Formats: sequence, C-alpha cells, structure tokens
Amino acid sequence: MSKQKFAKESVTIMTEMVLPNDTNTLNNLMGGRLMHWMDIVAAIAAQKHCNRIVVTASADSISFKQPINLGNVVTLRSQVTRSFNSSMEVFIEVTAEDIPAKKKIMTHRAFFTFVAVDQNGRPIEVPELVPESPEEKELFEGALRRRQLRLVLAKRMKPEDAIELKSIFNLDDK
Ligand SMILES: CCCCCCCCCCCCCCCC(=O)SCCNC(=O)CCNC(=O)[C@H](O)C(C)(C)COP(=O)(O)OP(=O)(O)OC[C@H]1O[C@@H](n2cnc3c(N)ncnc32)[C@H](O)[C@@H]1OP(=O)(O)O
Repeated sequence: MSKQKFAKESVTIMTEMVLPNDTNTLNNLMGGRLMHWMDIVAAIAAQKHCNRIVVTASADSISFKQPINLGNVVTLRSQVTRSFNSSMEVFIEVTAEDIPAKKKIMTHRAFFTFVAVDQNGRPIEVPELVPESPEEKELFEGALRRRQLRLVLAKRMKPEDAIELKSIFNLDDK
C-alpha cells in the first residue's frame, strides 16, 4: 500500500433529529431512515480515509433492539477499523438522546464495508490503516475475521480458506 493513515483521521460524527417525516405510525424512527443515515456517516469516514469515491459493498447484520422516538436526537459516530486492498471496514455506533428527559442510550452498532473505486467504478488501492488506542487495536484485530465471515457468506471466499475465522471455532484441520 502506498500510504498509512491513522484510524482517528476517519472519525465522523453526524447528528440528526427525528422529525415526523422520519417515523412510522407508532412515532418511532423508521429502520430504513436509520440505515440511510448509517450509510452516509460510514461513507464519509471511508472517504476521509482514502480520499476517493467509495461504494457500499456490504452492511453486516443490524438489529433493532429499541425504538428511537420522535423528537430524539440521534448521534452517529463512524470510524474506519481496518483497510485491506481496495476495501475498508467501518464501525458505526448510534446513540439516541431525549434531551428534555436527560436520557441517552446506545441503540445500534454495525459494520459496513466500502470499496474505493476510480471514475470507471474499478476498485483501487487504499492507504493502510494504523490503529493507536486499545479500542482501535481491538477493532483492527477482529476485522480480519469479520471480513472472512462476510466474504464466505457472500460466496466470495471458500470456508476452508477462512483461516483466522476457523481458528476461533477450533476448526483447524487436524
Ligand atoms: C474527503 C472527505 C469528503 C467527504 C464528503 C463526501 C461525502 C460523501 C457522502 C457519500 C454518501 C453516500 C455514499 C453511499 C455509497 C453507496 O450507496 S454506493 C451504491 C451502493 N453500492 C454499489 O452500487 C456497489 C455495487 N458493487 C460494485 O460496484 C462492486 O461489486 C464492488 C463493490 C466495487 C466490488 O467490485 P468487484 O468487481 O467485485 O471487485 P473485486 O476486486 O472482486 O473486490 C474488490 C473488493 O471488494 C470487496 N467486496 C466485494 N464484495 C464484498 C462484500 N459483499 N462484502 C465485503 N467486501 C466485498 C472484496 O473483498 C475486495 O476487497 P479488497 O480485497 O480489495 O480489499
């Protein structure tokens, strides 16, 4: 890879307020709207890392444990966890805040993968990512296993080639 960049250089924070047009008939934030915001905040982090056009390649499982209510302030924080050849894994954390009630809860966490492309949509190399803090190092370490899992599920990698993934299940060939 041509260049190195620190993980913290990609940190992106986006704040939204849940308005009536964002909600379902129960006055809760619609999942699709949240996923749209997550895609944008994660794409900006990926762009900060590689200074290139990026496309969303995949979004890992997102579960909706708690509803986010009309009037809540939603903060989305994203950061690139690791880069590979042309792809970057981005971690997104979502918190919802009821400011008058002084209540703030973490509602969602997810990993998205973006690929840097040239003007013709062809994948291009991205800078290496350097983690510094203990949290960044932990995310960096886990990224290889998560990548192998998503590539196996997308039928882009043979399960037997997912060496790091197999090792956590003690499935190494004897
Ligand atoms: C400077 C600051 C400015 C800030 C201010 C700008 C603000 C800016 C805001 C923009 C906010 C909106 C941004 C939304 C972005 C979209 O929503 S884009 C629209 C949705 N996405 C698409 O249309 C993508 C469609 N797919 C594709 O074009 C191609 O499949 C891809 C992703 C380019 C991959 O192409 P390919 O020919 O399969 O290439 P291949 O060489 O096999 O694989 C390339 C890489 O993709 C990875 N990959 C492929 N499939 C997958 C998969 N399913 N899962 C994981 N990885 C995969 C491969 O592992 C490989 O990774 P590396 O080993 O190179 O690291």
